[in-house]
Amino acid sequence: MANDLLAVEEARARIIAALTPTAAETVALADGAGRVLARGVVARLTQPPADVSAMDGYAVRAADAPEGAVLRMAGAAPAGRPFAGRVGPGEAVRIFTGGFVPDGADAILLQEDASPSDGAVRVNETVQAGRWIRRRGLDFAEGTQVLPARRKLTARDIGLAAASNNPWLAVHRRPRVGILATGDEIALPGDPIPPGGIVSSNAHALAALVRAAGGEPVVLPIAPDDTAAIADVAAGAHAFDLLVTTGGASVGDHDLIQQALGGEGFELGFWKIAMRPGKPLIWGRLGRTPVLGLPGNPVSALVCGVVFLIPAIARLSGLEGAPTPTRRVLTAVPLAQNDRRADHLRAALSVDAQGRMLVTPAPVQDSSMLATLARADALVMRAPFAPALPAGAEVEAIILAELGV
Ligand SMILES: Nc1nc2c(c(=O)[nH]1)N[C@H]1C(S)=C(S)[C@@H](COP(=O)(O)OP(=O)(O)OC[C@H]3O[C@@H](n4cnc5c(N)ncnc54)[C@H](O)[C@@H]3O)O[C@H]1N2
Ligand code: MOO
Repeated sequence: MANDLLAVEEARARIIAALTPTAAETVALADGAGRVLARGVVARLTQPPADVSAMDGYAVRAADAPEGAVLRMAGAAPAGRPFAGRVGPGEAVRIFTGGFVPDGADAILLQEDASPSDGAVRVNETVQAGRWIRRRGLDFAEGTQVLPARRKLTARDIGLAAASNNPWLAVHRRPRVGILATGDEIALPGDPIPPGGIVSSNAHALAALVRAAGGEPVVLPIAPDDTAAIADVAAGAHAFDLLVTTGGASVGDHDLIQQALGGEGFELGFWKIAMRPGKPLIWGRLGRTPVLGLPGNPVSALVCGVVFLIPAIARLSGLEGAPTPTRRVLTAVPLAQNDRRADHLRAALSVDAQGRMLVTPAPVQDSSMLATLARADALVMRAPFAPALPAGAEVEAIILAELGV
């Protein structure tokens, strides 16, 4: 069957292709977690800087240390205070974990395998050459790249950058995302609600999603359904790496986003996609600022946020902007045949007796129902025209908690 609406994957690919990562900025190491490297991190030292002991014990010459040998104590090499001399034949030097192995020694006699006595130490277990020595450069060598550009920094990466003596990191600036909610009928939570009005939830929810994805949200004043007012707010769009609008995306007389931005020189990329919820999605450009126009229905706005805005922020942050990851799970209930729009069913996750993950879509999937979305653990993906499936069949699902939304 024909599908005249743009496919979800094609829409995502077009959005990603139109975005370029933000410029680099320098941040202190402590602020680097979760940021994306704009330049690789190069080790500023060799680690370990010398051969070091991996254990507390005695630095010895293995040839002199068969079981039963008694070695003369020539000194000590605690971590941070290397032994200045040389371990001669028949000698041992007290050493602790991390201490530099003194010249002449080629192995460590483990403390547990030794009996120290007045100025000497007895070997209770034959020592193998090279045993318990961490070689210079075992971890990394000065001048080598330890972390590549375009890597999203984990706590482990921060540890490595610190260990390689890098106090500063070059990362992409957090993308600044302007969020513009429109509508005559909407009021901010806590404000008086006009007759026939509703409380705006989209800007708050999207701001939280932007932050979870690593962006910096800027919530703009709500614009009434009036082209001049929308144009006014949008005129400041050049301050953003991405402008996200919500509401006014569809075909109603008051669905004014395209009309209002048109006066400001908006260039449409595409409008309307084969997706439920989220059909009236708008993509385009206002001057140099990319614009993502999300539908007003709260669930549609957030599901489009998951499918398009998270990858867009990833791309702006310096990553690839790959599709939202999915997992293969089993449907706990039969699923009906799908129509021409890729569906994203709000569903609960559970685990069966065999440890398999099951999804149970909510019985009512209306795109106004935020409580259902908030309760859901997953979005079950149904491709356009997907056939009916029996309970127990495999399906793909986006796991919301894994995205931090
Ligand atoms: N004749 C047609 N009507 C509609 C179509 C269509 O194809 N033909 N598409 C429907 C679909 S699908 C969607 S999704 C909505 C999207 O409409 P808009 O983006 O134009 O959104 P609005 O009309 O402004 O609002 C829709 C709905 O969402 C509520 N809303 C709006 N802003 C907020 C906000 N900030 N916070 C919470 N809720 C908000 C608004 O009150 C409306 O109830 O259009 C269908 N119609
Ligand atoms: O796509 Mo609308 O988002 O079905 O409600």
